[in-house]
Amino acid sequence: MRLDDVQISQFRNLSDVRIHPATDLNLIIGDNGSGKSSVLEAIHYLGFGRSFRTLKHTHVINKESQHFTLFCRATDESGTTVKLGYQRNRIGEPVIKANGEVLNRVSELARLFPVQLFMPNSSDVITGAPRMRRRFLDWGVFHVEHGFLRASVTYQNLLRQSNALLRKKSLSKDDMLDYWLCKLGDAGEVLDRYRKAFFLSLKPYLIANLGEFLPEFCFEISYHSGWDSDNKLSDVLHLQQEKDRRFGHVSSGPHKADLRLKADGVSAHEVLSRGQLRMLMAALLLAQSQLLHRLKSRSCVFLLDDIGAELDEEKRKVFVDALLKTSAQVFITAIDKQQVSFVENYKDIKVFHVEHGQVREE
Ligand SMILES: Nc1ncnc2c1ncn2[C@@H]1O[C@H](COP(=O)(O)OP(=O)(O)OP(=O)(O)O)[C@@H](O)[C@H]1O
Repeated sequence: MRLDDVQISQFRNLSDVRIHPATDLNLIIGDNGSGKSSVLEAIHYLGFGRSFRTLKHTHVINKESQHFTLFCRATDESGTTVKLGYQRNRIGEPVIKANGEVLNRVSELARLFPVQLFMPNSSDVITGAPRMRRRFLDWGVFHVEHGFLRASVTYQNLLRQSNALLRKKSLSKDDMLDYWLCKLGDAGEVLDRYRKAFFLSLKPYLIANLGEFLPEFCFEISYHSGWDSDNKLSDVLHLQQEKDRRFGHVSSGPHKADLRLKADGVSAHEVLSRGQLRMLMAALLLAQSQLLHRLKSRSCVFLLDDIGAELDEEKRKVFVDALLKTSAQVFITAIDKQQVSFVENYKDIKVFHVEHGQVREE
């Protein structure tokens, strides 16, 4: 997907902005607080239906306004024009439209428009809780495996149902806990198969990227299902039933899955510097973009917020070069052009200057 026209209205300090981005590379330059990240945040909304800075939609609506509106005209990989719109009021649900038709779910928007984000705290995925690595992995599985979303929703519903039963003080036969744990086990196996297959496809790209980005380390990357997957999940769930009743929740399954990353035999977050962690994260995100391009002939819109932070010039260039090879459309924010001087060699590039919420193309 490639954005041709982006219109942003009443979003943070951007009251009325319209840009026509370049196909390859877009630089968004401005002082602190000028509104650069808000431009990326608005594009992120069009791909994820949410911000990357707050969970509260009301915070992104311009203080003087009752709603914000985003619109983009894009071209997909087959050359078809796609029009997406997103509007949100201070109360109520958003109105999401694709080519004039109302979409009922954010996932439908996400399916149409793959967006990736790289920002200074992206490496929290590596250092943070397993939930963050699952979210990272699932973004890719969602875009590559169309059955994954349904499998994931089914599993989450069954998990809720099973947890509610496990928390009940006394269970009767009518509660059919065994039945629900069997169903949960089967649904979990389906989800796990999707993730495993995706991870196996992703791994070679990741290893190749790391060989280029961080050649000084030897990496081991593994996927863990969330239970000892040599055994059937439903058998495990039945065996641990008593323990899970004491805890009040199901303690094993795909909701406990994780990606483990080791550098020279030690957990990556214990040995890598902040800059190296960021490069590891760049390698992970790039691998997803490469795989999506390879398997589905799809390209991402890639948002790089404050790329200057902790990545030296050589690493920034290697990363952006590699992204453009996946036909990604890249948006980079920086305080001044010096931070992104490495882009001078690129041909298809546009520079946008942001000042007090106004955007001007150079
Ligand atoms: N709801 C809102 N309404 C109006 N203005 C807002 C709102 N939320 C944030 N702002 C302001 O919008 C501006 C945009 O901030 P943004 O984070 O996009 O700036 P930036 O150019 O990326 O800055 P930095 O380089 O410091 O990250 C800030 O001045 C912020 O105070």
